[in-house]
Amino acid sequence: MSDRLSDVQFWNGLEEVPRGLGPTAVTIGNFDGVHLGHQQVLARLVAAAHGQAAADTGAETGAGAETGEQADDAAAAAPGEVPSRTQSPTQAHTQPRAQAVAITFDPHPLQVHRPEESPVMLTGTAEKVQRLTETGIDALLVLHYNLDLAGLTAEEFVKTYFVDTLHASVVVIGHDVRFGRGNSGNFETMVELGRRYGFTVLGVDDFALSGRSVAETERRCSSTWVREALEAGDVAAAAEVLGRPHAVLGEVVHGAARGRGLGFPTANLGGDSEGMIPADGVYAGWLVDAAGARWPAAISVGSNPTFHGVERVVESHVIDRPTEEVEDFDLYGQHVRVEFVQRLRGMVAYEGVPKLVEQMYQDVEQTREVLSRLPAE
Ligand SMILES: Cc1cc2nc3c(=O)[nH]c(=O)nc-3n(C[C@H](O)[C@H](O)[C@H](O)COP(=O)(O)O)c2cc1C
Ligand SMILES: Nc1ncnc2c1ncn2[C@@H]1O[C@H](COP(=O)(O)OP(=O)(O)O)[C@@H](O)[C@H]1O
Repeated sequence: MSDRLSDVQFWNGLEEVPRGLGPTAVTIGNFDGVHLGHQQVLARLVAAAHGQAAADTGAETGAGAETGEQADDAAAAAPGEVPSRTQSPTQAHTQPRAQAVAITFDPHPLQVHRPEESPVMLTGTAEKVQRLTETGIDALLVLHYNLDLAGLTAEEFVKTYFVDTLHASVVVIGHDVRFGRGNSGNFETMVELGRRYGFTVLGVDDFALSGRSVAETERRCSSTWVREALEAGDVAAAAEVLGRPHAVLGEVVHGAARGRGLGFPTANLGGDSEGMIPADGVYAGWLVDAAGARWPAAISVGSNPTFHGVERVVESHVIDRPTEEVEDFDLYGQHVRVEFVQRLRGMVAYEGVPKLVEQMYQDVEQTREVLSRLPAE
């Protein structure tokens, strides 16, 4: 877990929210992937809560001036009003500081309502929690999503969670928000409930990769976009929308012990790994070991068709390590993170091992090149 996590309060269910909480700014979402669009919303939440321009929050989203304006407005607007965009930003600084609280669901509502239609989650819950806590929020409330929760009317939901428990003074949401039984609540419902219960609603526009509101020619940052990119193996596009390389996390398990014989030992992830697995193919990326060391890696995703394998495996060959002795670099049993930077090629069923090995040398060379072109961290 990140250093930030220690500063962020983590509430697993309503029961864990401390009684007598001061005012809060609240946002709600599934936040699958915690992509740049999510990060912008969370930056606005933090800015609204702390009464300052988003650009000053220290959040890592690079939020622009427009974000700051809207967020200032939210902090300055009277309860129950949708804030205008013309108020003086200085007004915001006179407002008391509220706590920035993000609410998210676990599991994803679709997994409860229509599991057969539910998409593969981009990240596991632990990764989502970690990413959310890195955005500058003060607290994260994870709600266990079940049919009881789904059965609350829009008003019951808002009153129970936002008003009675979190004492929300500001609610930050997208214009396409849906909440309450049968998705009956929408943005206007929230504004109306804000009037009734005394909180300001700050509507945030969809964001594009530019970090600005979506223009006609642009696509909004979305979990669907990341999912499509990964399905196509375009991990570079996924990384752009996520604002970081996409990762699959898991335990290193034993494979066929063939890799060492080829001169390319590979750390194989077990079948219960977390994070969406990109399309079959070969990728340049990183393996982060249990101690947090980042190793450059040539990554293979597929069923080893050259050897007529059937099981789909994510396996990473750490480059620039002496490969003769597997024991010199023992990753078995470690929980590692495999990060995908760029696709190199598709998976090929080679006729004969020498051809595969020749290609693997080229993959490693290309991986080295790709990673060396990345800006230094
Ligand atoms: C960079 C790289 C590229 C690979 N490309 C292919 C490929 O094109 N076709 C294939 O069948 N296997 C490919 N593999 C997977 C190897 O077949 C696999 O790593 C090897 O059989 C060892 O399996 P093991 O870890 O179970 O011992 C690739 C592996 C790496 C590291
Ligand atoms: N450069 C390396 N990259 C990846 N794993 C390595 C490397 N060097 C040694 N290892 C170790 O070797 C193991 C993989 O060896 P391999 O022969 O491919 O066996 P398996 O089929 O069990 O994956 C890894 O799990 C790790 O413990």
